Amino acid sequence: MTTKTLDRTRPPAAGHRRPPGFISRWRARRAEREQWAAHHRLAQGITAEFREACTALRLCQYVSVAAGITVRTPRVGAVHGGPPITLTVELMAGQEPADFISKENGPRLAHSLGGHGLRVEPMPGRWVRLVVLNHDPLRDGFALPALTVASGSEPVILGRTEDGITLGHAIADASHIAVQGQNGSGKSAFTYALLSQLAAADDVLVCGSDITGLVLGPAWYDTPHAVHQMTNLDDLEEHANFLEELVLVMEARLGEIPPRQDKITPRPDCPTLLVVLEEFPGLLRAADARPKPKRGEGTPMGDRIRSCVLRLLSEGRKAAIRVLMLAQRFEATAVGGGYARDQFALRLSFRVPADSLEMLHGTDARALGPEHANAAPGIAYLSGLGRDCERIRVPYLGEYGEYVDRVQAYARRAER
Ligand SMILES: Nc1ncnc2c1ncn2[C@@H]1O[C@H](COP(=O)(O)OP(=O)(O)OP(=O)(O)O)[C@@H](O)[C@H]1O
Repeated sequence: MTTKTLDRTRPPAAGHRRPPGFISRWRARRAEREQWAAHHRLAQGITAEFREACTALRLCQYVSVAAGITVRTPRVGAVHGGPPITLTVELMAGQEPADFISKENGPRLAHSLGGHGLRVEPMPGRWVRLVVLNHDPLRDGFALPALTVASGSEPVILGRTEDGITLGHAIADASHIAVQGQNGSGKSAFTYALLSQLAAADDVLVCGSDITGLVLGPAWYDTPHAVHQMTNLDDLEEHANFLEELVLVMEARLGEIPPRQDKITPRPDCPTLLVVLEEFPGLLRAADARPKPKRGEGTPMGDRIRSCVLRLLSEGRKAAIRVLMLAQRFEATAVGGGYARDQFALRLSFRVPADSLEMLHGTDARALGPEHANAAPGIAYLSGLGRDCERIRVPYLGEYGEYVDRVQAYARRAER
């Protein structure tokens, strides 16, 4: 009689998998239970930290019960250990999603949960999802691809939001653009990126005044734009004359608006005039420092420049004129007055002191002031485009030489 024995030392034949035995099934179940218990402990810990932080930040309600006063915090639903840690939270009566990030609440809640910042995503009903960000989502830069638009009505890339959305803006849209930032905060690099994308558009003319002679000037040599760019600081009269000519062009265009239309539609023979005013407060200071003409012998140069820019800002939109003004700080007196400042529908602030941020973006920006005062180059606070004010990372083209190369490569040649 032969006895069949099971040889456990021999490996199973190739291609044959033994069904899991009791021990391995038990081990898998135990690992699953331990994993679940670990997750449960983590979720409880996160919930406890969140509730304590809510109490400290007064994102809670005080309820009077028989035993005294008790504190109610927003109910926590699902918790995911991440990364990134996320919690679904039910809003309490009277609470809004923005309450979790208003004032300093966002960073404070996030720090309590071991993160850097907090993002609030609305959910159906009275629930929101809170995402604890491990690091600043704008930390990593993004390079501007070698792209240009064929027309000013196509959007150029302005930047990327914290959610990774790429924001575009067509220069033909009726908005003047204000850009402020301290030295080295990334204003010029942003302008290089913006203008290089527009270099090939035949219905956009990049003109203006640039006392630094870098944004305009050399990069645009031998293109049709160059003759409309004033870069000579020694001849301020040239800047004032040019702005006065622009006002005349604007008046002529306004007089030529076709019947049944309320604005000029840009075309190659009547392009959008993008008037770049680089370091505009510097131009005004230099103009104001010139000797004033005697009474009855003309208008001071500073006043001529101020009044032209004010007119371009307030009347230029219908005449396909867009102003891009750059300044270290948009103080009313430095940029031609509060009325002039109010004309900018699209506003970007690179690193600036907290009071400058509030000056350009209003009180909504106050909470971000201290943090933004130390923002890395290329991180800007943006208002406009029909969106809530938000932080963005603008695209980076590279150093100045790359800007010159791109403009020279894509801009059309001047007719001789
Ligand atoms: N988007 C960006 N991403 C990464 N680095 C950037 C970005 N923008 C600027 N930088 C870096 O910061 C430096 C300073 O930027 P930029 O010259 O544009 O500042 P600025 O605000 O124009 O300063 P200034 O007023 O002195 O001209 C650049 O040389 C570059 O190294």
